[in-house]
Amino acid sequence: MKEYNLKTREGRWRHFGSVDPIKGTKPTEKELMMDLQSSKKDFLFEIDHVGIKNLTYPVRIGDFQTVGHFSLSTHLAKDEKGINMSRILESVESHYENGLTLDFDTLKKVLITLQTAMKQKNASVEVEGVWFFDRYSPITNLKAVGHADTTFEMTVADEKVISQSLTIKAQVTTLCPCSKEISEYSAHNQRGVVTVKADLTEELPADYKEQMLEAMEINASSMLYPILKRTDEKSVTERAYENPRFVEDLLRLIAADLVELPFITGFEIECRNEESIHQHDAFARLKYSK
Ligand SMILES: Nc1nc2c(ncn2[C@@H]2O[C@H](COP(=O)(O)OP(=O)(O)OP(=O)(O)O)[C@@H](O)[C@H]2O)c(=O)[nH]1
Repeated sequence: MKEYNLKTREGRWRHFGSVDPIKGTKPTEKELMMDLQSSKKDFLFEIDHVGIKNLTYPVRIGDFQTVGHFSLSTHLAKDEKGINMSRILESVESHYENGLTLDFDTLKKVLITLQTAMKQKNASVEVEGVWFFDRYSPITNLKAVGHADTTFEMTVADEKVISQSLTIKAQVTTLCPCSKEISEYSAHNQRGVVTVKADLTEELPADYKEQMLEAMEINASSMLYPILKRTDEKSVTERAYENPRFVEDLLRLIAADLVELPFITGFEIECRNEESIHQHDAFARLKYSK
């Protein structure tokens, strides 16, 4: 067995089985390489969406740096074998400045770059990211960081926005009206998870996210806060008792507020209560088009 110098990296690699590359016959220069994905013939079907998923990239939402999980795709014509996938990352990178600003203006720019680079009739993106924001306790006004999950979705065709939507998932407190009604004292309450997917107009007010989140939280029995001192805790406890909500009540009250927001053209809401007196959850869902 051949002995290698284990004091060098090369020697250690050889010792562990590394061998020299073979002298291949296929070209190593790009111009001479076969571009299989660009070959043209009848490939039977056009494809609605082809692209990449699970791309993790730094993004900024408001004042906070966060992580974006991207899915990006384009249409593919019937006579083309494949897309040039590397151009997806090139399109994202061309709009990257110390992070991507996660808003619809930036996503539109990325998608126009992508659609042009791919020469396809449309391009789409879906990005999930945690939205952090300042949250002040209700009485003592102490600041801490709260968060909600967001998903931004957009499709462009010929440099025009075809659709854009925002999904926000936030947590609230609900206090059971039935429990309050029938019990001599107290009422059970639970953490509610509210998810709203809103189809949006292209023109948006600067605080569209905040207006959506307010509709989701303010209609609950109480909002959630990172810091609560005793005076705050008394306030949120009493507010919940004064505003009991079934999961159906919460759903309908949020819907009524969303109907009033002029930049929302339609929405889906789901409210799910993690029941504190059961092992199961209660939920309600509705879809509404204006
Ligand atoms: N179309 C396609 N490409 C894939 C897939 N999986 C991996 N890829 C790879 O994506 C890589 C980059 O492809 P391209 O963007 O076409 O690279 P390129 O042709 O050098 O780039 P351009 O000069 O922009 O045309 C290739 O190595 C593909 O094999 C797939 O399922 N479909």
